[in-house]
Parts: sequence; C-alpha cells; structure tokens
Amino acid sequence: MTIVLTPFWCNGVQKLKKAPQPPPKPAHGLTPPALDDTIHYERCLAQLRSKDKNIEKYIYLSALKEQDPHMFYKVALLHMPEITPLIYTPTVGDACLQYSHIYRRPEGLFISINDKGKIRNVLKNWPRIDEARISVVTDGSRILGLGDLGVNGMPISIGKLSLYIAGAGIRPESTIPICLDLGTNNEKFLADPLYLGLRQRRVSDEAMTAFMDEFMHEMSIAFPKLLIQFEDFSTDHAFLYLERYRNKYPVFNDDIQGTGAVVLSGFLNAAKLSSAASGRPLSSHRILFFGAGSAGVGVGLQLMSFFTLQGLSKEEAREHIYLVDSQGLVYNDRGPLAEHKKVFARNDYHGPPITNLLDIIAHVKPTALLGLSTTKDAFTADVLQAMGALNPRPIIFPLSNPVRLSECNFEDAVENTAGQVLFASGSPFPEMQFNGKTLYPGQGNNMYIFPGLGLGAILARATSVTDSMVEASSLGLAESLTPEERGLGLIYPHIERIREISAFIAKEVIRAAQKANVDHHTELRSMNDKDLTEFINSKMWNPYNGFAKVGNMSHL
Ligand SMILES: NC(=O)C1=CN([C@@H]2O[C@H](COP(=O)(O)OP(=O)(O)OC[C@H]3O[C@@H](n4cnc5c(N)ncnc54)[C@H](OP(=O)(O)O)[C@@H]3O)[C@@H](O)[C@H]2O)C=CC1
Ligand SMILES: CC(=O)C(=O)O
Ligand SMILES: [Mg+2]
Repeated sequence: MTIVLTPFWCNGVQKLKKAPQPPPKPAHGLTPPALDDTIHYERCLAQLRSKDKNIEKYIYLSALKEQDPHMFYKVALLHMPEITPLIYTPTVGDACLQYSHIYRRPEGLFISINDKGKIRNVLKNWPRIDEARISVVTDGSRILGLGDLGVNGMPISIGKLSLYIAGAGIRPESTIPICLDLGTNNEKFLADPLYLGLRQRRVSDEAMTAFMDEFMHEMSIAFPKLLIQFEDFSTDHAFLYLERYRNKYPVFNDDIQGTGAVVLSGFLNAAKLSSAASGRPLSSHRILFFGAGSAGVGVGLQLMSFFTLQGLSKEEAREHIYLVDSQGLVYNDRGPLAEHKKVFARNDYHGPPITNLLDIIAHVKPTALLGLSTTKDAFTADVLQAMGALNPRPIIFPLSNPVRLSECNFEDAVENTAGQVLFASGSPFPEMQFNGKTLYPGQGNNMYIFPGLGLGAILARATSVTDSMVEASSLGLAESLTPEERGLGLIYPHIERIREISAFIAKEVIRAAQKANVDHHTELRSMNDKDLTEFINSKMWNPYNGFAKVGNMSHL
C-alpha cells in the first residue's frame, strides 16, 4: 500500500505548526484495491520514462515529490544516475529558465526587497519553523552559468535540497528552499508578462546589504538551529556575504567552498594517477584555471590551503595556481583587478596580455586545466592536444554547468588525448568505449560535498562552518573511493553510494568541528568513530520504510 502524504500547503499555517505526524493510511476504499507499493514504484518509473523531454520528466518528478514524497525519494535513491540529472544539473537549468512558465504551486519561501523591515513576518509564515535545519538561499543572480534569472532561480534551491534529502537523509520537513527577490537585470524576464518576480531592476549594493543584514538576523531568530547554504549569488556578492556572515552565523557558500572541496578531492585522486604516469610529485603541479569567478577562485583558495597543509608557505602554494579570465592571464602588471582575483595575480610575468588559451598553455605548461568559465567548447581540439602533448595523463576538468556550457565534452577530451585524459565535468557525460576499454568520466560537482558537509554541521550543531570543516569534507570524499573504484580509474565514487559517502564526510566534518571547538553537540565527542558513524546513519531519514520509521531530528 502506498503512503500518501497530504501536501502541507493544503493544510493552513496554524495547523502546520504542530509537530509532523505520521501520515494517515488512506481509509479503505480511497485507493484502488490492487495498489501495491512495489508495483507502484514500477508504475512511477514507467510513467517517468514514458516522457520524451527532460523538462517533462522534471515536471512529473516535481508532482510526484509533492504527492508522494516517499515514492519520489525511493525512486531518486535507487536510480541516482538517472534521476540526479533530472532534478539537478543539467535539467534544473532548463527548469530555472522556464520557471515562470512551468510554475504550478509554491515550494519554498520568497522574500522580496519589498519585505525589508518586516522580514520577520514573512519567516513566521513558514509552516515548519521548529523543524527547520537547512536552507539553501539564492538571489538568482548567477544561476549555474545561465546568468541573472531573478526569482526563476528558485528551482536551484529546491534541487539542492532534494539532494540533501536523497543524499544525506535530511528530513524533508527540515529543509527550506529560499529565493530572495532583489529585482533582476534580465531584460527578457522583465518584459515577460508571466515572469513571477518583481518587475524591477536589481537594487543597489547598499540596499542589498541592508536587506541581507536584516534577513540573516531574522533567520537566526526564527530558525535558531538552521544552517544556511548560499547558492548562485553573483561573484562579488558571493565573496562579500560569505565573509560578512561566516563568523556570525552557521553559513557556507556552496559555489566557493563546496566547489573548492569537490574539486580539490578530484584533483588529489587525479594527481595520484597522473603522478604514477609521469613520476612527477604533487608539488610539481601547475594548475591553470580558465574562469576566475566565485568557483574558479574558490577552488584556487582550497588548493592553496591544501598545499600549505603539505608544508608550503602561502607564497609557495600560490605559485602553483594561474588564473585566466575574459581578458586572459591574470597578472599584476595587467592593470586594475577585481578584489577576489588579486590573491592569484602573477608577479612573474610582465609582458603584454596573453589572451589566447593555447598561448597561455604554452606559457604556463599546466599539468591541470580546470574550466569554470561558462564558455562552451573553450577547450578546443588544439587545447586538448596541447595538454596531451605536455602530460602523459593530463588533468582536464570542464566544470561549467549546465552541460551545454561545458568547456568540452568527454568524447573530445578522450579522443584528443589518446584516451589518457583524467576527466571530470560539472554536469554528467556518459561513459564511452575507447580502444576496447570502457572509460568513465567523473562528475566534479559540489553535490558530492554539500549533503555530507551540511549533515555533519547540523549533527554537530556547529555554530559556524570553518575552513577546516570544508577541508575535512574534501579529504573525506577523496578517501571514500573503494579499491574497486580505484581499479576502474575513477576519481570520484559512484553516485549510487552517496548515502555512505555523505555519512563518511559527515563524520569527518563533525571531528573537524570538534577540533575547531564550534560544536555544541558535545556528547558526540566521546564517541569512537564506529559509534559516531552509527549515530549518523541512525539520523538519516529513510524513504523506504515509511514515515513512522523515520529518525526524529527534533532533538538536534
Ligand atoms: N561543477 C561545480 O560543482 C560547479 C560549477 N560551477 C560553474 O562554474 C561556472 C562559473 O561560475 P562562477 O565562477 O560563479 O561565475 P562567474 O560568472 O563569476 O565567473 C566566470 C568566470 O569566467 C570568466 N570568463 C567568461 N568568459 C570567458 C572567456 N571567454 N574566456 C576566459 N574566461 C572567461 C569570467 O571572466 P571575467 O572575470 O573577466 O568576467 C569569470 O572570471 C558556472 O558555469 C557554474 O555553473 C559553479 C559552481 C560549482
Ligand atoms: C553546481 C553549482 O553549484 C553551480 O553550477 O553553480
Ligand atoms: Mg551553484
């Protein structure tokens, strides 16, 4: 018998403030006689697969999630490789572009600049205040590589939280997707009669900061146990608000820190394979970032921090990293630079700007080329061949999302490096045959990090998310490869193991929180690793067994 959950939007706010109850079993006669959970699961999969277009599959899955969350998460968890690209990148990119047209019902909180001065009243309308543990907050200003989508960014917050639930067993009721509406500079949306957001251009930086200060303060009062994940803020605001709030509230920025962690992890596993082929030590790597925004610089900072842990000075660590932006190689003599790029501006080049990627590669001789530029096909055949000529096993990560903005595809990377490429992309590519061998692309996406990082921070009741916690998530992910996965040459684990991986990452994150003294759940300190892992697993919400058996997180 399938369990039908009444969507909480239908119930009225007052009623919903009560603790969640197990869903009532539908009374006899209210479901068809032969409705069986196992067969219904097959029925749902068949309905999903009958749709031709991914956006239709997205719409079907959104409806299933609302009507029968257990079935939705069961399908998602048992078919992660098939479902993740539908509820997350790349399809979520289309869902955002079309949100104002495909919108059917509210899911999440919308807080606009017009709510300034009374944000508290809006937050009070959230039906499950006591349950709230994690919120993904976007202002829609840089959605994936698609730019300013205004309030159409909401599906990003929804999609990330679905992955928290599927991937780390966060209770559905404990999640709050939030989209802040501070206007949009997207002319097409402003002219669209169906656009769902405020019909005004983005407010000034000053007005935004005043709004953000009130928002963060009121969030901490309304939801005292909440961890906040900032998502897809434009790069200047991403760095600004992370620094402004990170020592005051439990908050992290997924694009800077989550991406930094996932890419460091993949880089470490790739570097092992690359070093085995070249004999070069880790300390000889030169990493070229094509793209110097929140993601590129975030990854650079994470790599630099790792190199300093290996005993290098900050200056020595910095030497390993080269940035390229839309004006070419980033170096000090080039002229004024955006604040976030300065840390990696080169001091060892004084000539005219180098703008062509092939020329930059000839100058830098990189061992690794990472794309975070939103520039489709920037890694041309010539670029890929140049990387192959420089390295027996070149590390090439085209990480821009969605897939249509990827700097190259897997097939081209394989063919232009004689199959030697160590590859990871932001959005998924299919495996391929090359010279009689199956080659597997990695997916270097922060979805491997944030569920475990968030779960660990929540369970530790961390008062802030420290750099050491982020680093622990990264090293935990790198370590979580099984011997079988290493044997296949993978640099990221199979996504089917996401719960196991998230539990491991959460354990590492909790230990790091304890070392940094930011944990408030001090009972966890005396647990050995085995008991701590069991504790983490016992807290994961499980869609298979029905609501009654779900762990209760209300004590956290
Ligand atoms: N795989 C993952 O997990 C993640 C992937 N991403 C992806 O990374 C991408 C970038 O995100 P983010 O850093 O926040 O975005 P930004 O827009 O802030 O950064 C883009 C960067 O690319 C540079 N750039 C743009 N065009 C070119 C070009 N033709 N040649 C060289 N450089 C160029 C820009 O240069 P300039 O500074 O001069 O404008 C800027 O430095 C997005 O597609 C996003 O989806 C982000 C987070 C996680
Ligand atoms: C994956 C992600 O966070 C991004 O592309 O922005
Ligand atoms: Mg993002």
